[in-house]
Amino acid sequence: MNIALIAHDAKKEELVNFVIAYSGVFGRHTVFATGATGAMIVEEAKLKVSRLKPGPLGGDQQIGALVAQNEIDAVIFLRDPLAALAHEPDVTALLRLCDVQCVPVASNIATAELLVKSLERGDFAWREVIHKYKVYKRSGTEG
Ligand SMILES: O=C(CO)COP(=O)(O)O
Repeated sequence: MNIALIAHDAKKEELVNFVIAYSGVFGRHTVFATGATGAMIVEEAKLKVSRLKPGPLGGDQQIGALVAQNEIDAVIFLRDPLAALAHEPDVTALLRLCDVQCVPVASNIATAELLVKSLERGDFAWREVIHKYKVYKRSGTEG
């Protein structure tokens, strides 16, 4: 599965600790992250991460583009509910695209935990069907 991890500054430490706690699970998947979040995860959790641009410089939109192409299976986006952000429209756009594609999103640590536990249990098999369908369509074998 392809998992996107994003955290606003006030939530980065919380996300890194979460990733360390579940490193066994995250290590079995492909992790994408916005710039500064990804750098912290690489540095502190020692996890392999595909890093995109910093959120305020387009990283949220890059994750959004992957979501729009149905390339991302789950998003953990720990937002700071107490801060106003210049790039708030990018955040809103990303969450909207997750709803468009029906991609599970966790915006706080409690939901993130439920999401990771369900990932561990294999509850994301339905996303594999989507990936297989995309390969099938790309190969031009559809009727
Ligand atoms: O701003 C962000 C999400 O909106 C996060 O971006 P960074 O991971 O680059 O700090």
